[in-house]
Amino acid sequence: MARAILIVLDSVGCGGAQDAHLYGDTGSDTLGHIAQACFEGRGDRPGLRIGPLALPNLVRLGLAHAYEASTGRPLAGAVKPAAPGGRAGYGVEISQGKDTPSGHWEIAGCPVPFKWGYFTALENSFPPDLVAGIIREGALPGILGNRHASGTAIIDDLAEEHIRTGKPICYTSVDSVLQIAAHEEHFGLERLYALCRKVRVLVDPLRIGRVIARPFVGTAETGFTRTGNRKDFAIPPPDETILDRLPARGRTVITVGKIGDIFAHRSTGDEIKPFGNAAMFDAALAAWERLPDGGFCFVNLVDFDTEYGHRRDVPGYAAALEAFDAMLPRLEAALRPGDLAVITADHGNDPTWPGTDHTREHVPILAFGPGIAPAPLGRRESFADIAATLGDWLGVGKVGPGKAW
Ligand SMILES: O=P(O)(O)O[C@H]1O[C@H](CO)[C@@H](O)[C@H]1O
Ligand SMILES: [Mn+2]
Ligand SMILES: [Mn+2]
Repeated sequence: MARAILIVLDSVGCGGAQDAHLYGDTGSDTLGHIAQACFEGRGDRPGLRIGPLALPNLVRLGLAHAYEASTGRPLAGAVKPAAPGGRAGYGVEISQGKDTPSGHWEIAGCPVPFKWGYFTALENSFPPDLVAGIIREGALPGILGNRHASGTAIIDDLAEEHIRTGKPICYTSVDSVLQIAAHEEHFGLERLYALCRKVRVLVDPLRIGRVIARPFVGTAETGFTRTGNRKDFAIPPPDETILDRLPARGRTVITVGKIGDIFAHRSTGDEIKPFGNAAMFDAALAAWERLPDGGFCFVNLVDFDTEYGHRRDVPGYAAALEAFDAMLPRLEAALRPGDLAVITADHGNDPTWPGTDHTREHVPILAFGPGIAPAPLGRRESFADIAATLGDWLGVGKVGPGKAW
């Protein structure tokens, strides 16, 4: 019986979104701008990587075809084969958001039918009654931050004051998020999670997608670093997803990385959450080996976004793409007849773009497996085409509003 694995390369958009102007993102192009920068020698970091972006396996499967279909331009430095090795195209997002839940829910067959709430003010971002509620519910001496910020920069600014005062660092971004950073030892990890659970309830009426715990460790002397104990407290998708359909039909689901958090742990099966792209890829392959017939493995690789996109780190992002590309043959070797692998992304996060936020873009879609005839996938009018295809492939019926290819 058929099996399927879906890997989301978090934030690896491929430009071209026609509604990018609604997000201030006209011309943003995560993959294209990284490739261009590398081609021009701006992606070099001695000791890490050097030269044009080298993604031989992704390009063999059709990444350069997908990119060209999305933007009308060649992918800088890529030697595009005459035909893609798999099915290759790009997806257009119909949800109104460029955040992780919107992208993943739509991929899973549930485009977001409502408008998220946002904290739009750059300073004093949270309404006074919400601030009062956070302080009351957490029995806190106050909060720090209360503004739009990059998570690493605001920790550098405020960690010492946080330790001194016991006030957690609360911040937001262009996404529908309220993030709370606190020191794992001085504030306490469980205490941070408990606070986030209470704040989750407070922001429900505001339609805020996620409250995110951002624990960190360190001292002023050593510097402060975020740990792998990040936890997202999300609202659940408002309708059925491919994840819901499968267990209802007796199928096994394994999710790797932050998929569990993104779907509020609904129908997310056996959740595996190691830290770092390489460890997550290894865990996904191990899960794949034991996944029974008819099963589904859903993977998110978050480093592209968190470590490099938001940090506007072109060489780091390029190196992460090259590392993923080098791991890919291990997945291809593990596919057997009847298996389908899909690689895609949830939004953009162009590391050459102003600011530190996501960018509204198309996403590449690559589908391959033994016996899957290579062909263009063209333009998919919604990411939901992926869920529709997976439902068909796994024999559980069509899921969501997308069109199967
Ligand atoms: O700068 P950091 O803390 O990584 O925050 C980023 O992470 C959030 C959730 O993905 C995004 O909304 C963005 O603000
Ligand atoms: Mn994301
Ligand atoms: Mn992000």
